[in-house]
Amino acid sequence: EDEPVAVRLVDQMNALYGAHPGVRANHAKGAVFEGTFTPAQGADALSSAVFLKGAATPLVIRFSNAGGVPSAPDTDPSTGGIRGMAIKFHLSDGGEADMICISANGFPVATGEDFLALLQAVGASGPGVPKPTPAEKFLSAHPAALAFVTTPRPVAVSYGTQPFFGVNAFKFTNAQGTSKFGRYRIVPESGAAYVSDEEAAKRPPNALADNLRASLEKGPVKFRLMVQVADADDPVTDATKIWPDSRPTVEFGEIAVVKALDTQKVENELLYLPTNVTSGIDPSDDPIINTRTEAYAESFGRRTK
Ligand code: HEM
Repeated sequence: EDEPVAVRLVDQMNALYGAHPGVRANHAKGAVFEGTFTPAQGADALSSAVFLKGAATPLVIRFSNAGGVPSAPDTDPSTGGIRGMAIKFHLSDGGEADMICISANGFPVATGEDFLALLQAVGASGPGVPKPTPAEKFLSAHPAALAFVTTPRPVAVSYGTQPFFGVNAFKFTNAQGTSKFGRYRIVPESGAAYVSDEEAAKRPPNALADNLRASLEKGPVKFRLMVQVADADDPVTDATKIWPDSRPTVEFGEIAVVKALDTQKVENELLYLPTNVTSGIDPSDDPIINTRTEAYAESFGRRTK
Protein backbone atom coordinates (compact mmCIF):
# COMPACT_ATOMS: atom_id res chain seq x y z
CA GLU A 1 0.00 0.00 0.00
CA ASP A 2 2.96 2.32 0.59
CA GLU A 3 4.33 1.70 -2.89
CA PRO A 4 3.96 4.41 -5.56
CA VAL A 5 0.74 4.09 -7.59
CA ALA A 6 2.74 3.18 -10.73
CA VAL A 7 4.27 0.16 -8.97
CA ARG A 8 0.88 -0.88 -7.59
CA LEU A 9 -0.54 -0.62 -11.12
CA VAL A 10 2.11 -3.02 -12.43
CA ASP A 11 1.45 -5.38 -9.48
CA GLN A 12 -2.27 -5.28 -10.25
CA MET A 13 -1.69 -5.93 -13.97
CA ASN A 14 0.51 -8.94 -13.05
CA ALA A 15 -2.25 -10.16 -10.71
CA LEU A 16 -5.00 -9.75 -13.34
CA TYR A 17 -3.18 -11.36 -16.26
CA GLY A 18 -1.09 -13.95 -14.40
CA ALA A 19 2.68 -14.15 -14.18
CA HIS A 20 4.41 -14.22 -17.57
CA PRO A 21 8.09 -13.67 -16.82
CA GLY A 22 10.10 -11.72 -19.38
CA VAL A 23 7.16 -9.92 -21.01
CA ARG A 24 5.45 -6.56 -20.64
CA ALA A 25 2.89 -6.18 -17.82
CA ASN A 26 0.53 -4.71 -20.42
CA HIS A 27 0.55 -4.86 -24.23
CA ALA A 28 2.44 -8.14 -23.78
CA LYS A 29 1.86 -9.38 -27.34
CA GLY A 30 3.58 -7.28 -29.97
CA ALA A 31 5.21 -7.21 -33.37
CA VAL A 32 8.18 -4.96 -34.22
CA PHE A 33 8.89 -3.22 -37.53
CA GLU A 34 11.33 -0.77 -39.06
CA GLY A 35 9.99 2.33 -40.71
CA THR A 36 10.65 5.92 -41.71
CA PHE A 37 9.03 9.26 -40.96
CA THR A 38 8.94 11.94 -43.67
CA PRO A 39 7.85 15.42 -42.50
CA ALA A 40 5.06 17.30 -44.30
CA GLN A 41 5.63 20.80 -45.69
CA GLY A 42 5.04 23.33 -42.92
CA ALA A 43 4.95 20.80 -40.06
CA ASP A 44 7.53 22.90 -38.22
CA ALA A 45 4.98 25.74 -37.87
CA LEU A 46 3.59 23.88 -34.82
CA SER A 47 6.81 22.50 -33.31
CA SER A 48 10.55 22.94 -33.69
CA ALA A 49 11.08 19.18 -33.14
CA VAL A 50 14.07 18.12 -35.21
CA PHE A 51 12.19 15.36 -37.08
CA LEU A 52 9.71 17.88 -38.54
CA LYS A 53 12.11 19.34 -41.06
CA GLY A 54 14.66 17.99 -43.50
CA ALA A 55 15.41 14.37 -44.26
CA ALA A 56 13.43 11.31 -43.22
CA THR A 57 13.91 9.86 -39.71
CA PRO A 58 14.31 6.12 -39.07
CA LEU A 59 11.69 4.54 -36.80
CA VAL A 60 11.28 1.39 -34.75
CA ILE A 61 7.57 0.64 -34.38
CA ARG A 62 5.99 -1.91 -32.04
CA PHE A 63 2.33 -2.80 -32.66
CA SER A 64 0.63 -4.59 -29.79
CA ASN A 65 -2.57 -5.83 -28.21
CA ALA A 66 -3.52 -4.55 -24.77
CA GLY A 67 -3.52 -7.05 -21.91
CA GLY A 68 -0.78 -9.02 -20.23
CA VAL A 69 -1.15 -12.45 -21.85
CA PRO A 70 1.52 -12.78 -24.56
CA SER A 71 -0.14 -15.77 -26.29
CA ALA A 72 -3.68 -14.33 -26.32
CA PRO A 73 -5.36 -14.38 -29.76
CA ASP A 74 -6.13 -10.94 -31.23
CA THR A 75 -9.81 -11.40 -30.38
CA ASP A 76 -9.24 -12.51 -26.75
CA PRO A 77 -11.44 -10.59 -24.27
CA SER A 78 -8.30 -9.84 -22.18
CA THR A 79 -7.22 -7.36 -24.88
CA GLY A 80 -10.41 -5.34 -24.49
CA GLY A 81 -10.18 -4.86 -28.26
CA ILE A 82 -7.44 -2.26 -27.68
CA ARG A 83 -4.35 -2.17 -29.93
CA GLY A 84 -1.16 -0.20 -29.47
CA MET A 85 1.33 1.52 -31.75
CA ALA A 86 4.58 2.64 -30.13
CA ILE A 87 7.02 4.61 -32.28
CA LYS A 88 10.66 5.38 -31.56
CA PHE A 89 12.24 8.13 -33.67
CA HIS A 90 16.01 7.79 -34.08
CA LEU A 91 16.69 11.51 -34.40
CA SER A 92 19.33 13.12 -36.60
CA ASP A 93 20.77 14.84 -33.49
CA GLY A 94 21.60 11.43 -32.04
CA GLY A 95 18.67 11.44 -29.58
CA GLU A 96 15.43 9.51 -29.51
CA ALA A 97 11.78 10.48 -29.17
CA ASP A 98 8.83 8.18 -28.45
CA MET A 99 5.11 8.32 -29.29
CA ILE A 100 2.89 5.69 -27.72
CA CYS A 101 -0.66 5.49 -29.01
CA ILE A 102 -3.73 3.23 -28.70
CA SER A 103 -6.65 2.43 -30.97
CA ALA A 104 -9.11 4.29 -28.67
CA ASN A 105 -9.77 8.01 -28.72
CA GLY A 106 -9.66 8.74 -24.97
CA PHE A 107 -9.01 6.80 -21.77
CA PRO A 108 -11.44 5.32 -19.21
CA VAL A 109 -10.08 7.33 -16.27
CA ALA A 110 -8.18 10.58 -15.68
CA THR A 111 -5.60 9.49 -13.07
CA GLY A 112 -3.35 6.59 -12.13
CA GLU A 113 -5.24 6.23 -8.84
CA ASP A 114 -8.54 5.76 -10.69
CA PHE A 115 -6.92 3.33 -13.14
CA LEU A 116 -5.72 1.27 -10.16
CA ALA A 117 -9.22 1.36 -8.66
CA LEU A 118 -10.69 0.20 -11.99
CA LEU A 119 -8.22 -2.70 -12.35
CA GLN A 120 -8.82 -3.71 -8.71
CA ALA A 121 -12.57 -3.64 -9.28
CA VAL A 122 -12.16 -5.84 -12.37
CA GLY A 123 -9.95 -8.23 -10.38
CA ALA A 124 -12.64 -8.52 -7.67
CA SER A 125 -15.45 -9.23 -10.17
CA GLY A 126 -14.86 -12.80 -11.36
CA PRO A 127 -17.53 -15.45 -11.90
CA GLY A 128 -19.86 -15.99 -8.95
CA VAL A 129 -19.37 -12.51 -7.49
CA PRO A 130 -22.78 -11.10 -6.47
CA LYS A 131 -24.23 -8.24 -8.53
CA PRO A 132 -23.67 -5.40 -8.70
CA THR A 133 -20.03 -6.48 -8.91
CA PRO A 134 -17.23 -4.08 -7.90
CA ALA A 135 -16.60 -3.49 -11.64
CA GLU A 136 -20.28 -2.65 -12.25
CA LYS A 137 -20.22 -0.29 -9.27
CA PHE A 138 -17.06 1.40 -10.56
CA LEU A 139 -18.57 1.85 -14.02
CA SER A 140 -21.80 3.31 -12.71
CA ALA A 141 -19.80 5.88 -10.72
CA HIS A 142 -17.43 6.69 -13.64
CA PRO A 143 -19.37 7.53 -16.83
CA ALA A 144 -16.21 7.95 -18.94
CA ALA A 145 -15.08 4.43 -18.00
CA LEU A 146 -18.54 3.08 -18.84
CA ALA A 147 -18.44 4.84 -22.22
CA PHE A 148 -14.94 3.45 -22.86
CA VAL A 149 -15.81 -0.18 -22.14
CA THR A 150 -19.11 -0.06 -24.08
CA THR A 151 -17.65 1.56 -27.22
CA PRO A 152 -17.70 -1.03 -30.04
CA ARG A 153 -14.14 -2.03 -31.01
CA PRO A 154 -14.22 -3.71 -34.41
CA VAL A 155 -11.16 -5.81 -35.33
CA ALA A 156 -8.99 -4.26 -38.04
CA VAL A 157 -7.93 -6.11 -41.20
CA SER A 158 -4.33 -5.60 -40.04
CA TYR A 159 -2.41 -3.26 -37.75
CA GLY A 160 -1.87 -1.24 -40.95
CA THR A 161 -5.60 -0.45 -41.30
CA GLN A 162 -6.13 0.66 -37.68
CA PRO A 163 -6.23 4.34 -36.64
CA PHE A 164 -4.39 5.20 -33.40
CA PHE A 165 -4.67 8.07 -30.87
CA GLY A 166 -2.16 9.67 -28.52
CA VAL A 167 -4.89 10.19 -25.86
CA ASN A 168 -2.73 12.35 -23.54
CA ALA A 169 -2.11 15.98 -24.57
CA PHE A 170 1.39 17.30 -25.29
CA LYS A 171 2.60 20.89 -25.66
CA PHE A 172 4.07 21.82 -29.02
CA THR A 173 6.37 24.87 -29.27
CA ASN A 174 7.64 26.33 -32.55
CA ALA A 175 10.85 28.23 -33.32
CA GLN A 176 9.10 31.55 -32.53
CA GLY A 177 8.30 30.29 -29.03
CA THR A 178 4.53 29.92 -29.63
CA SER A 179 3.03 26.95 -27.74
CA LYS A 180 -0.17 24.99 -28.43
CA PHE A 181 -1.56 21.80 -26.89
CA GLY A 182 -2.37 18.86 -29.10
CA ARG A 183 -3.04 15.14 -29.28
CA TYR A 184 -1.58 12.71 -31.82
CA ARG A 185 -3.74 10.94 -34.37
CA ILE A 186 -2.31 8.30 -36.66
CA VAL A 187 -4.46 7.57 -39.70
CA PRO A 188 -3.90 4.68 -42.17
CA GLU A 189 -3.35 6.12 -45.65
CA SER A 190 -5.41 3.37 -47.26
CA GLY A 191 -8.28 4.18 -44.87
CA ALA A 192 -9.41 2.40 -41.71
CA ALA A 193 -10.58 -1.12 -42.55
CA TYR A 194 -12.17 -3.73 -40.28
CA VAL A 195 -13.57 -7.26 -40.51
CA SER A 196 -16.88 -8.48 -39.08
CA ASP A 197 -16.77 -10.09 -35.62
CA GLU A 198 -17.70 -13.41 -37.30
CA GLU A 199 -14.79 -13.17 -39.70
CA ALA A 200 -12.42 -12.03 -36.92
CA ALA A 201 -13.30 -15.09 -34.84
CA LYS A 202 -12.33 -17.40 -37.74
CA ARG A 203 -8.93 -15.80 -38.39
CA PRO A 204 -5.59 -17.11 -37.08
CA PRO A 205 -4.61 -15.80 -33.59
CA ASN A 206 -2.03 -13.27 -34.87
CA ALA A 207 -3.86 -12.06 -37.99
CA LEU A 208 -3.32 -8.36 -37.21
CA ALA A 209 0.47 -8.75 -37.42
CA ASP A 210 0.47 -11.53 -40.04
CA ASN A 211 -1.63 -9.45 -42.44
CA LEU A 212 0.62 -6.41 -42.00
CA ARG A 213 3.71 -8.54 -42.77
CA ALA A 214 1.92 -9.89 -45.87
CA SER A 215 1.07 -6.33 -47.04
CA LEU A 216 4.73 -5.32 -46.71
CA GLU A 217 5.65 -7.82 -49.43
CA LYS A 218 3.90 -5.41 -51.84
CA GLY A 219 5.61 -2.30 -50.43
CA PRO A 220 5.55 0.04 -47.43
CA VAL A 221 2.33 0.46 -45.42
CA LYS A 222 1.71 4.13 -44.70
CA PHE A 223 0.03 6.26 -42.07
CA ARG A 224 -0.39 10.02 -41.72
CA LEU A 225 0.79 11.45 -38.40
CA MET A 226 -1.55 14.28 -37.37
CA VAL A 227 -1.89 16.51 -34.32
CA GLN A 228 -5.37 17.57 -33.21
CA VAL A 229 -4.87 21.08 -31.84
CA ALA A 230 -6.79 22.14 -28.71
CA ASP A 231 -8.86 25.31 -28.42
CA ALA A 232 -7.75 27.66 -25.64
CA ASP A 233 -10.29 26.30 -23.13
CA ASP A 234 -10.19 22.60 -24.07
CA PRO A 235 -9.16 20.37 -21.13
CA VAL A 236 -5.55 19.22 -21.56
CA THR A 237 -5.01 17.37 -18.27
CA ASP A 238 -7.89 14.87 -18.48
CA ALA A 239 -7.60 12.04 -21.00
CA THR A 240 -11.28 11.09 -20.54
CA LYS A 241 -12.31 14.39 -22.15
CA ILE A 242 -11.96 14.04 -25.91
CA TRP A 243 -12.04 17.23 -27.97
CA PRO A 244 -14.63 17.82 -30.70
CA ASP A 245 -13.70 16.47 -34.14
CA SER A 246 -14.12 20.04 -35.42
CA ARG A 247 -10.79 21.04 -33.83
CA PRO A 248 -8.14 21.68 -36.50
CA THR A 249 -5.57 19.00 -37.23
CA VAL A 250 -2.03 19.74 -38.37
CA GLU A 251 -0.22 17.21 -40.50
CA PHE A 252 3.21 16.29 -39.14
CA GLY A 253 4.07 13.88 -41.94
CA GLU A 254 4.05 10.31 -43.17
CA ILE A 255 4.93 7.15 -41.27
CA ALA A 256 5.99 4.32 -43.59
CA VAL A 257 6.17 0.83 -42.11
CA VAL A 258 8.85 -0.80 -44.24
CA LYS A 259 10.16 -4.06 -42.87
CA ALA A 260 9.36 -6.65 -40.19
CA LEU A 261 12.06 -7.20 -37.58
CA ASP A 262 12.60 -10.37 -35.55
CA THR A 263 10.21 -9.45 -32.72
CA GLN A 264 11.41 -12.19 -30.34
CA LYS A 265 14.95 -10.92 -30.68
CA VAL A 266 14.37 -7.19 -30.30
CA GLU A 267 11.23 -6.50 -28.30
CA ASN A 268 12.54 -6.99 -24.81
CA GLU A 269 15.34 -4.47 -25.09
CA LEU A 270 12.89 -1.91 -26.47
CA LEU A 271 11.50 0.62 -23.98
CA TYR A 272 9.06 3.34 -25.01
CA LEU A 273 8.33 6.14 -22.55
CA PRO A 274 5.69 8.87 -22.99
CA THR A 275 8.04 11.43 -21.40
CA ASN A 276 10.82 10.59 -23.88
CA VAL A 277 10.31 13.65 -26.08
CA THR A 278 12.57 16.06 -27.97
CA SER A 279 12.94 19.85 -27.90
CA GLY A 280 9.75 21.46 -29.30
CA ILE A 281 7.52 18.85 -27.61
CA ASP A 282 6.75 18.71 -23.87
CA PRO A 283 4.38 16.59 -21.82
CA SER A 284 1.26 18.45 -20.63
CA ASP A 285 0.29 18.35 -16.95
CA ASP A 286 -1.97 15.34 -17.61
CA PRO A 287 -1.04 13.25 -14.52
CA ILE A 288 -1.32 9.99 -16.46
CA ILE A 289 1.81 10.82 -18.46
CA ASN A 290 4.21 10.61 -15.51
CA THR A 291 2.41 7.62 -14.01
CA ARG A 292 2.81 5.85 -17.35
CA THR A 293 6.54 6.51 -17.51
CA GLU A 294 7.03 5.22 -13.96
CA ALA A 295 4.90 2.11 -14.68
CA TYR A 296 6.68 1.37 -17.98
CA ALA A 297 10.08 1.66 -16.28
CA GLU A 298 8.87 -0.67 -13.50
CA SER A 299 7.58 -3.21 -16.04
CA PHE A 300 10.83 -2.95 -18.04
CA GLY A 301 12.83 -3.62 -14.86
CA ARG A 302 10.77 -6.76 -14.16
CA ARG A 303 10.83 -8.12 -17.71
CA THR A 304 14.59 -7.67 -18.16
CA LYS A 305 15.62 -8.97 -14.73
C1 HEM B 1 -2.05 5.10 -15.94
C2 HEM B 1 -2.27 4.65 -17.14
C3 HEM B 1 -1.44 3.56 -17.77
C4 HEM B 1 -0.69 2.58 -17.19
C5 HEM B 1 -0.46 2.30 -15.72
C6 HEM B 1 -0.08 1.81 -18.27
C7 HEM B 1 0.77 0.73 -18.06
C8 HEM B 1 1.51 0.11 -19.04
C9 HEM B 1 2.58 -0.84 -18.82
C10 HEM B 1 3.06 -1.32 -17.46
C11 HEM B 1 3.08 -1.20 -20.03
C12 HEM B 1 4.26 -2.13 -20.31
C13 HEM B 1 5.51 -1.25 -20.52
C14 HEM B 1 6.80 -2.01 -20.79
O1 HEM B 1 7.04 -3.07 -20.20
O2 HEM B 1 7.60 -1.50 -21.60
C15 HEM B 1 2.32 -0.48 -21.02
C16 HEM B 1 2.52 -0.57 -22.37
C17 HEM B 1 1.86 0.18 -23.30
N1 HEM B 1 0.91 1.17 -23.07
FE1 HEM B 1 0.25 1.77 -21.28
N2 HEM B 1 -0.47 2.33 -19.46
C18 HEM B 1 -1.30 3.41 -19.21
C19 HEM B 1 -1.91 4.21 -20.15
C20 HEM B 1 -1.70 4.15 -21.50
C21 HEM B 1 -2.21 5.07 -22.47
C22 HEM B 1 -3.03 6.32 -22.15
C23 HEM B 1 -1.77 4.64 -23.68
C24 HEM B 1 -1.94 5.24 -25.06
C25 HEM B 1 -2.19 6.48 -25.32
C26 HEM B 1 -1.00 3.44 -23.49
C27 HEM B 1 -0.40 2.69 -24.47
C28 HEM B 1 0.49 1.67 -24.27
C29 HEM B 1 1.18 0.97 -25.34
C30 HEM B 1 0.99 1.18 -26.84
C31 HEM B 1 2.04 0.06 -24.73
C32 HEM B 1 3.01 -0.91 -25.42
C33 HEM B 1 4.36 -0.22 -25.57
C34 HEM B 1 5.37 -1.11 -26.26
O3 HEM B 1 5.06 -1.63 -27.35
O4 HEM B 1 6.49 -1.28 -25.73
N3 HEM B 1 -0.97 3.18 -22.14
N4 HEM B 1 1.37 0.31 -20.41
